[in-house]
Amino acid sequence: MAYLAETANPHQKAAQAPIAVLLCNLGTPEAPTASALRPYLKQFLSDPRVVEVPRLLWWVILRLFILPFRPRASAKLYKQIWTENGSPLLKISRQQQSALQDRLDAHFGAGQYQVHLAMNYGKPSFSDELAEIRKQFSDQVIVLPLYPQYCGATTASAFDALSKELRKQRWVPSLRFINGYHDHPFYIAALKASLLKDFEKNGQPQKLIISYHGTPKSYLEKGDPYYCFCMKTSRLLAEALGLSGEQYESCFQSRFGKQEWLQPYTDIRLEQLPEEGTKDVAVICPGFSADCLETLEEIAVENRDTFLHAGGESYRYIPCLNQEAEHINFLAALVQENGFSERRKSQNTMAVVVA
Ligand SMILES: C=CC1=C(C)c2cc3[nH]c(cc4nc(cc5[nH]c(cc1n2)c(C)c5CCC(=O)O)C(CCC(=O)O)=C4C)c(C)c3C=C
Ligand SMILES: [Fe+2]
Ligand SMILES: [Fe+2]
Repeated sequence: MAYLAETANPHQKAAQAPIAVLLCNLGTPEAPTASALRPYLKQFLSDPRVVEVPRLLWWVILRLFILPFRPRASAKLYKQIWTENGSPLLKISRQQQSALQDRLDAHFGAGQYQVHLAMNYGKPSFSDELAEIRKQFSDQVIVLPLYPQYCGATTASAFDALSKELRKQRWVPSLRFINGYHDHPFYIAALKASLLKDFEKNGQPQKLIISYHGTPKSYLEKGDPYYCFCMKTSRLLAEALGLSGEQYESCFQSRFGKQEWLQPYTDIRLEQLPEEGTKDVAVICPGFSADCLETLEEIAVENRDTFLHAGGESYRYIPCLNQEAEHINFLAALVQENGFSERRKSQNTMAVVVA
């Protein structure tokens, strides 16, 4: 294998280079059309971390039963949430990148950190972003997948995409890989602040529904900690808000395929709740750091219809933390906690202030 060539004496330039912060998220299609959805879904659903079905069998299923149909159906959904600036997931991720850059510059001085963004599927790719990091001679990289609850299908996929690129490099940088933050006190505090803001404006709902993206149940049975991390986030959030067991429940959305996924299913619960006497709910999705198709369409539109048709009276969706100040402050604190500051010449030990 021919490793990527380095420019002359990169180590001399590295001493002055910024620490790279690489934010990672899932990725999104380039347009809300079937022709843009096809390569996106093909790349996404071919990832063995996402779909753990024997490769040959899955190759046939994907090509015969999924790729001929799903792109058109998904494109219809994406059309409903698409903005002038493209996909919400990419737009919000860019806003997070720039807000975090501002926050780190304000606290540590310009040039100390450079925030990058890479997506697992589609663009900006890990390949392009790692090329940019090399161009800036950063030999210290903090990788921050924006998935609060570790999951093999997401966090480990980001790790795979990163290592696939790094193994081409002659000079591999120092790395910190943040594999999750489901119980970080500042993350819980940011979620609490967002909920309290909503409760102050709209009143406390009869029940808070805490909905996470699902995975096949078999991943839990094979030892993936995602389910337990989701439950812990919910418990800590409920404790922080002083909610009793009857005032909240956790559930799992976005099923795909025929096998059993993590339960209870969000859509089924929303259909049952009015019959059980719960007619007023607020829904929050703390497993998503940025709003996307799964929150803006599935939760805010589809599941609202389900609940109201089943006899529910009041349904509101509370947006993700997105580029909220509390969220960005928390991410800055996470970067600092996992940082390389002890090796920097211009040490700045000032703590990032988290509201
Ligand atoms: C096929 C299996 C899937 C698993 C397992 C899975 C896990 C998983 N996904 C997210 C976050 C997101 N998923 C998004 C979209 C999406 N997810 C799947 C399938 C699986 N996800 C598909 C096929 C799609 C595409 C849309 C569709 O056709 O339904 C998104 C939104 C992307 C966007 O562009 O807005 C996110 C984010 C997590 C956190 C997770 C496991 C924990
Ligand atoms: Fe997904
Ligand atoms: Fe969905």
